[in-house]
Amino acid sequence: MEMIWDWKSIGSLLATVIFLRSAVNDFVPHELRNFLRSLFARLYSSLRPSSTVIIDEFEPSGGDNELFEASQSYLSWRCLSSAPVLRLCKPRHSRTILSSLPSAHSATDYFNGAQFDWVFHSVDKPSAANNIFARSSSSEHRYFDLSFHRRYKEMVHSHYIPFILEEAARLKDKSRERKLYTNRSIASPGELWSSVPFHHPSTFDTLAIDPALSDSIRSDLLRFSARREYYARVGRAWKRGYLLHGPPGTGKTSLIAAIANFLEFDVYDLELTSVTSNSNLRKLLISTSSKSVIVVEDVDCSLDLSDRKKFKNLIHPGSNYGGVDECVSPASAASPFATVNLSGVLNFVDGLWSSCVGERLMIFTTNHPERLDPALLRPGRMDRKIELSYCQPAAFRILAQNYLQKEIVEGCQLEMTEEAEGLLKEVTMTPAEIAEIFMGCDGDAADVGLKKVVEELKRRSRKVVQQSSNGGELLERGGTEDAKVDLKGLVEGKPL
Ligand SMILES: Nc1ncnc2c1ncn2[C@@H]1O[C@H](COP(=O)(O)OP(=O)(O)OP(=O)(O)O)[C@@H](O)[C@H]1O
Repeated sequence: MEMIWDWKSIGSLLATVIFLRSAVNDFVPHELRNFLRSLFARLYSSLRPSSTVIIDEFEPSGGDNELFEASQSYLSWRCLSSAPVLRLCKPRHSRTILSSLPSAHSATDYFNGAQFDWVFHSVDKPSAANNIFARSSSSEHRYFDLSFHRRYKEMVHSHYIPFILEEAARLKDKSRERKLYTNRSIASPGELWSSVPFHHPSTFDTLAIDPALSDSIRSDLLRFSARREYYARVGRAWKRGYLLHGPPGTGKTSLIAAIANFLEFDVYDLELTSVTSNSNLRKLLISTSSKSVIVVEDVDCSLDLSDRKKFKNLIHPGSNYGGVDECVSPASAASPFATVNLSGVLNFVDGLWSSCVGERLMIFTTNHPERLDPALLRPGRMDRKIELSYCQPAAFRILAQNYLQKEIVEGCQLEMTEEAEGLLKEVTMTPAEIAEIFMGCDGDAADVGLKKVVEELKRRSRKVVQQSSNGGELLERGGTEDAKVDLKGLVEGKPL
C-alpha cells in the first residue's frame, strides 16, 4: 500500500507527537524520564562510531585551562601543516611565526595508529550572568572539539592527552625567547621596563676563564635552579646573589651573558641612577618575571654604596685594579635626583624576594669591590664573590682556540702559544686586550695574531724589568699601586 503524505496527515502526526509528549510529561514520573533519557543517550553513543572531547579555553571557575593552551601549541607544531586553512601571526619582537586554526576549521593528527580530528571553535559568548565563562575578559568562547573513534577513548585519556601536555611543555622550553629588560630608556612613565630580545652570543664555551671556575659556576647554577623544593622547605626566597669583580675587560659582562644563556633566563639590566626612590626600586623588582637575572653593573659607580666605616676617613679613593674607567667618587657619580640609597638596595635584595615566586639570580659587578659596604656583600645577599682577573695561561689557551684555529694554536704554532702562556705568568694583559689583537688576525693570519700577543707581552715584560731596575715598584700586575690594597676576605663565598 502506497503511503501518501499530504499536509493533513503531517499535521495529525505532529498533533499526536505533541499529545504524547505532554502525556509523558504529565503521567511518567520525573526519575523514570531521566532514566529513559540517559538510556537513549547511551544507546545513541554506542551506535555512534566516534567520541568527542571538548577542551575549553577557561576552566569553569574562570581560570586558564592549561590543556587548551597546550593543545594550541601542540597543534601549531604537529598537525597544522596538514590543515587546509591556517592563520599565521608573528608577534612583535618575536622570531617565531605562530600558526593556528581559524574558527570552525579542522586539522588531523595521528598518534599510535589512531586518527584524531581537531576542530577549533570561536563563538560569541552570551552575556547571561549564569554563563560559566563570564569571568574571563574575552567576549569569545573558544574551544577545541577533539573527535576520535570510540575504541581509542582509553588511549586518549591515558596516553594522548599526557603526550600533548608533555610536548607543549617541551616546545615552550625550546622556544622561550630570552629578553633583555632595561630601565635605562623607559619609553613612557607608566612603563617600568623596556624590553628587547636578548641575543648575546657569549657562552661558557666562548668564555676565557679558568676551567675549574667555569665548572664550579655552572654546577652552582644548576644546583640553584633545581632547588625549588629545598628553598621552600627551609623557608628562603629562591634567589642567589653573585658579585663579579675584576679589572675592566676581564669578562664580567660576558660572564653574565653566558649565565643567562646557560640558564635560559631573561636579563633585567638595572640602572640604579635612573631610579628615583626606594619604593620605585621595589616596584621595579616586583615587576620582574621569574627565571631572570637582575644585573646591576658597576654598582660602586651607580650610587654611594660604599663601606660606611672604611670611607669615613679615607681621603684617597684608590682602586684595586687601576684601569681606565675611573669614577671619581661613587657619591658624586650618582645622579643628583637619585634618592635610592644603600638601605633601599639592601631591602630590595632581601625584602622584596618574599613577594616574588620563581627563581631569580642577582648579579652585581664592580671594578672596585673594596668600595662596597660589607652589608651588601654578606652571604645571603652576595652568595658568591667571583674574581675575574687578567688572562691566565689556561684562559689564554681557550681564547686563542676560539679566535684562531685550534690546529694552529696547538699544532704548528704550539711553541709560540706556550711562549705567550709563559709570559702571562709574569705580566698582565686582559682577555679583552688579547681578544682585540686576535680579532684582527683570524683565519690564515692566526700565527700573526699569536706573534703580536707575544710581542706585546715581551714589551710589557721589558717595562717591568726596567721599572724594577730603576728601583720602582712592580706596577704591571694590578696596574697601579692600589693593587696592594688588601683584598683578603673577598675570596669566594666569604664576606669582607
Ligand atoms: N674572559 C673573557 N673571555 C672571552 N672574551 C672576553 C673575556 N673578557 C673579555 N672578553 C672580550 O672583551 C670584551 C669586553 O669584555 P666584557 O665587557 O665582558 O668585560 P668587563 O669585565 O665586563 O669590562 P668592564 O668592567 O669594562 O665592563 C668582550 O666583548 C669580549 O669579547
